[in-house]
Amino acid sequence: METMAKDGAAQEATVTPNKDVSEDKPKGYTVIYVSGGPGSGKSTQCAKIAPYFGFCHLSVGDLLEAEVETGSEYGKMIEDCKKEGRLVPSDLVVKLLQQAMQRSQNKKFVIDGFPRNEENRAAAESIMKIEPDFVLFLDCSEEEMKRRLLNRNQGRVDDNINTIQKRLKVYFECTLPVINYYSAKGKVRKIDAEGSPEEVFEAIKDVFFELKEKHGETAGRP
Ligand SMILES: Nc1ncnc2c1ncn2[C@@H]1O[C@H](COP(=O)(O)OP(=O)(O)O)[C@@H](O)[C@H]1O
Ligand SMILES: O=c1ccn([C@@H]2O[C@H](COP(=O)(O)OP(=O)(O)O)[C@@H](O)[C@H]2O)c(=O)[nH]1
Ligand SMILES: [Mg+2]
Repeated sequence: METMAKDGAAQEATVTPNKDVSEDKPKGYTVIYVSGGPGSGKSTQCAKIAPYFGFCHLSVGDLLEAEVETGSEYGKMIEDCKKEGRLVPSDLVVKLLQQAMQRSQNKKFVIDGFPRNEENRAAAESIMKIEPDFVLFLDCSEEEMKRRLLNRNQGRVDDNINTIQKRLKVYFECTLPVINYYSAKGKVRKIDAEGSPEEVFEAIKDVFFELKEKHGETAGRP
C-alpha cells in the first residue's frame, strides 16, 4: 500500500487549484472516493486497489490519527470526535488531504472514507477543486457492518457498540445524502460488499478496468 509516509518526501507534484471552474480537477489527477458505512470494507478494499492499480491510498481516518501523533493542537479535538463518532471539521480534514496529495508522487488517488457529509464534499470542491472520477460505494447491510466492527480487533476506541451506533447514525443521516448527490450525477459505482474480501475485490476490479479503458490505458479487463 502506498501511504503518505512512504512517499512523503517528494514535493514536485502539486495540487494547483484551477482557476477554470469548467475543469473537473487539477490536471492529470485521477480521484476516486471510496464510500460506505463503517465496517463496509473501505480500508480493506483500498489496500487491495492501491497496489493492483497503482493508486495512492489516502485514508482520512489514518491522516487524522497521524495528526494526533504529531502532538498537534488539534489532537484532543480529533480524539474526542473519533471516540464519539462525530465528524472532524471539514477545513482540517481537507487541509490534511491536500497536504498528503501534494506530498505524493502519484497522481492517482483512492480516498478512503471521504467525503462523510455535504460540508466535506463542498469543501473538497471549493478548496481543492476536486471532483471525483467516480465514487465507489460499498453497499453493506447494517447487521453485517456491526458484526465486522465488533470483530475488528484493532484496538480502536470507536469499535464499541455505543460509538458504532453513533457512527451508523452519521452514515445514514450525513454520508448517504452525499452518495445520493453523486448518484444523481451518474458518478456512483455501487458494489455489493456483503461477500468475502476477495469476492468484493473481483467486482471492484471491473469498475477500475472500465476506468483504465476510458483513459485509453488498456482494452479492458484481461
Ligand atoms: N468482505 C468482508 N467480509 C468479511 N469481513 C470483512 C470484509 N471486508 C472487511 N472485513 C473486515 O471487517 C472489518 C472492517 O473492515 P474495514 O476495511 O476496516 O472497514 P471500513 O474501513 O469500511 O470501516 C475488518 O476487521 C476487516 O478485516
Ligand atoms: O472524512 C472523515 C473521515 C473520518 N473522520 C473521523 O475519523 C473517524 C474514523 O474514520 P475511519 O474512516 O477510519 O473509520 P471507518 O469507516 O474506516 O471505520 C470517523 O468516525 C470520524 O470521527 C472524519 O471526521 N472525517
Ligand atoms: Mg477504514
